[in-house]
Amino acid sequence: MRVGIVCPYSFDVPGGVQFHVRDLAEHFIGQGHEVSVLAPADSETALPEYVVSAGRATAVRYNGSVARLNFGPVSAAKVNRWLDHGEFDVLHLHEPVTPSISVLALMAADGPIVATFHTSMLRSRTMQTAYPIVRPSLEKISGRIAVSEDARRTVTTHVGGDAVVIPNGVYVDRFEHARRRAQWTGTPTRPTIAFLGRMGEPRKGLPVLAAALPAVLDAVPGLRVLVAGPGDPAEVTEGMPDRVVAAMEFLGAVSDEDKAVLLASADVYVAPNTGGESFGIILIEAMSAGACVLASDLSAFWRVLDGGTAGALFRNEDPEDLAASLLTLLAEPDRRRRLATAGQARARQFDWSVVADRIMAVYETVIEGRMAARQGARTGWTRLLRGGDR
Ligand SMILES: Nc1nc2c(ncn2[C@@H]2O[C@H](COP(=O)(O)OP(=O)(O)O[C@H]3O[C@H](CO)[C@@H](O)[C@H](O)[C@@H]3O)[C@@H](O)[C@H]2O)c(=O)[nH]1
Repeated sequence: MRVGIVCPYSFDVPGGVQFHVRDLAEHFIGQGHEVSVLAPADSETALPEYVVSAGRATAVRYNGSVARLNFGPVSAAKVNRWLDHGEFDVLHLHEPVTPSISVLALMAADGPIVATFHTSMLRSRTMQTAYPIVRPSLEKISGRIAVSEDARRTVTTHVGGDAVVIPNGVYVDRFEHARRRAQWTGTPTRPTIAFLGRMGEPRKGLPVLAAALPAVLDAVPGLRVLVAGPGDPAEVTEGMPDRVVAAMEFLGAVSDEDKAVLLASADVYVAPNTGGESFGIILIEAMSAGACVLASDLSAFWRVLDGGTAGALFRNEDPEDLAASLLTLLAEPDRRRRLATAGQARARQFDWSVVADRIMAVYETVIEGRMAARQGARTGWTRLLRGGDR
């Protein structure tokens, strides 16, 4: 099958949608399909050979985050060229209502179209401006996927119609096989906790973790807080107490291999995110690596952690509750192990081998539906030209 996938966010920075698109493309290529991905990227960014750059992206504030998108006539021309050249059997757009190359592709494309909604909130100003332009084209989408119930609710409430829920995928084995590294492994007096993500974005919750740390450090002065991900440590630590900053070790953006090792090594993986998460791909990664997860009780996270059986939860944006939950986990290695084992078992459901088959089934349904509609139209015309079937 010839598959065209459009990713609206730039491949210059790590992000859930980008990784979802990359992994899905590689899974289908591994199965023998022909896949081309169109995504924004800087000219210096090294891209896999199946990715076509849609040009440099502009940073836009969106969904409590900074999205790197591109839009406009130059991008539209690139999208059109890619579509003409690709002759895809199916076009898979991600975030089709975010003003981006996904919208441009939706407006220009003709043929079977599948769209995946990753967002759990659409009420942004950027979104509201774009929505009236996009709305007429939304009817062209014949297969709608939402990555979670939260993302699906966004579709039913703000976009109209429904979507089938197919979660984000993870290559579970890659994380499961990661071995601990002494440098990041905790000891009884110097336990390690890990945070990973775009730390400069408040919704990723580093300030909530920082606010919880004084109470945790009172009880566990040797605690090491390993902070990985893109962002400027000087900026994010501004105004934090010295001893909190001293407990933090900034690793910067890490490779995929180091990410898996870090998650496997830390005593607890903390996800203090405050909102805007549709799923929480990072939780599945941590669970796959065998980490004990402690996450805020956002509904998306609650679902991924199966209501707290596959990882612990604390009250969102409540540093006191975070500190108390973390201290309990640090004091109870058996509980940590139980949660980690349950988490690793649960993560299997989100392996690409399961998730990609479900996405392929949507592609097939959409392609068959299109062929049936064409056939129906042809039969209708034939009957009409023959003067009906009487
Ligand atoms: N290798 C590496 N990966 C990183 C780094 N920083 C972040 N990532 C990866 O980037 C991905 C997602 O990051 P998040 O910050 O958790 O999510 P997001 O980009 O806001 O993604 C949104 O869409 C996802 C996909 O549907 C959702 O899962 C997520 O909840 C959110 O709505 C995860 O795979 C995470 O491991 C890094 O320094 N290095």
